[in-house]
Amino acid sequence: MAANEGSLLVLVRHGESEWNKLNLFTGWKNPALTEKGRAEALEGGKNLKAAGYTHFDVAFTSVLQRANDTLAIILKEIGQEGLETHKDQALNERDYGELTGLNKDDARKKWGEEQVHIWRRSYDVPPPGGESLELTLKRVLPYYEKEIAPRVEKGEKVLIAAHGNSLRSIIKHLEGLSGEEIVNTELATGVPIVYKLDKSGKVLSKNILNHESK
Ligand SMILES: O=C(O)[C@H](O)COP(=O)(O)O
Repeated sequence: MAANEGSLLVLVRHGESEWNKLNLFTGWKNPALTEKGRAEALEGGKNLKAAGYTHFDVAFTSVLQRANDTLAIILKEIGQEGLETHKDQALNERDYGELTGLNKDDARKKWGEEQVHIWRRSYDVPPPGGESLELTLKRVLPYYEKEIAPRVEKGEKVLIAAHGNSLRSIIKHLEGLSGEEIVNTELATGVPIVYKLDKSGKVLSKNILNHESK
């Protein structure tokens, strides 16, 4: 199938943020992209362009700056500034609760390596006062089903710029992965994941546009 045929769904995790750089749990806090993060987003846009994905019908993003700015940088690079864009907090990063703002190494010292790993990478154990991936999925998927899937199923080309855990929720759904499989899926910052789908939303192909795939 050529790059410009059929339903297309592209997912991209925001570039590095100031708090990613400082190794802080971020969640719903709103740090800006770093210079490196802006460069990663630009690289993502260039990779989309090189692969021929320069026309989208609609974009979706969270209400957090790092995802909004990643989207804006990509849209500028592919010549689609002004694209219809929907921002919704349903696509925000998972809420990290009491861990928010803490340094990830300091948290390991305080609660132990294993406990922090469970909070970060178990499917259904939420951090204190926050969301597990399962809880994140329960607020991401209703929005996906209501607002995004109908656009994909109409044969439109859809771009989503969001976060590690809101995107994991969508990937789990699309690929029918188990909780264990999805928590072991790491998403690189600023790297577009291109899905081609049939009219029923079934995945026909998946292509990760990293440097090597150019
Ligand atoms: O919110 C955060 O701190 C990150 O964006 C995701 O963190 P994680 O890799 O611990 O899930």
